[in-house]
Amino acid sequence: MSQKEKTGPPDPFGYGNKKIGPNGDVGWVEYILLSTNSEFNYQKFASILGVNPKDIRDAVNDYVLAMKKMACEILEMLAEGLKIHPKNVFSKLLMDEKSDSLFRLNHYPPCPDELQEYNGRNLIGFGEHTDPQIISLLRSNNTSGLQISLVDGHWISVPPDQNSFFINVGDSLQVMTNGRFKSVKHRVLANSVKSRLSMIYFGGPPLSEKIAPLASLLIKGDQDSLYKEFTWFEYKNSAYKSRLADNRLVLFEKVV
Ligand SMILES: C=C1C[C@]23C[C@@]1(O)CC[C@H]2[C@@]12CC[C@H](O)[C@@](C)(C(=O)O1)[C@H]2[C@@H]3C(=O)O
Ligand SMILES: O=C(O)CCC(=O)C(=O)O
Ligand SMILES: [Fe+2]
Repeated sequence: MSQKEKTGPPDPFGYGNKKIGPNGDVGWVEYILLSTNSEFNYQKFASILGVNPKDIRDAVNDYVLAMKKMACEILEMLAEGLKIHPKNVFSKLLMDEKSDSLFRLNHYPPCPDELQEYNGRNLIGFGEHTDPQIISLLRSNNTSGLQISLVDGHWISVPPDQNSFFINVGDSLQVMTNGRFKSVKHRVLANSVKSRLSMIYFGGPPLSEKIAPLASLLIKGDQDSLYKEFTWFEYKNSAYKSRLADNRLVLFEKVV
């Protein structure tokens, strides 16, 4: 067992190899998942963070701070676009010191041709899913693999660009905007030649935050609300009982 694997399995934080989440999902990926919370105990993961864990922690904190700032700017533009006042309705959830946000580093090693052939089709690096939080900001190296699903079920490849960010709406933003913004299904296919590296900031609300469509976006009071109210804690608990590809929002849809 490698030094990295000795620290595992992730709980959900820490180092993970091939196993994604607690319910049997697998992918051609190794990763580190960390909480961005200031109370998060980095010491526990010291052995996977290289020779100087403090340097890594400081670098992650700097990166996360910059991502949070950009995420807040984007969320404020989205609120303005929907004519929501005040425009910080979404961004204040990320600014909250109890914001439940994450940082993830994914490494997709090149996948041997024999394995791709054995599998008969492209091996999955990270299976299809939507992100549960409010917003995700992803940056990768110049290796392809990321795809998004269109409503008709077709998969479209996202051109890799190390100088661009790929922004994903999360399930919680879909609920708060009563479906105006959609959390798009995405996945990663393994690449047979090059390693793909990606890092993602997942901006989430505090655990106690009530998630529901914003009243100002409802035309007929509560009647056209598509979702029941839930706390982020409840949604997260439910997400961790689900498989990656499950539609996690169905349980929270209003039945008409
Ligand atoms: C299979 C799972 C992994 C995941 C938790 C879950 O039970 C369902 C949601 C998954 C996901 C997808 C987006 C993010 O990468 C992630 C960290 C998240 O918040 O939800 C992962 C979870 C994980 O890997 O722990
Ligand atoms: O690694 C990628 O490019 C995407 C990974 C992803 O969607 C996730 O970690 O939630
Ligand atoms: Fe994702």
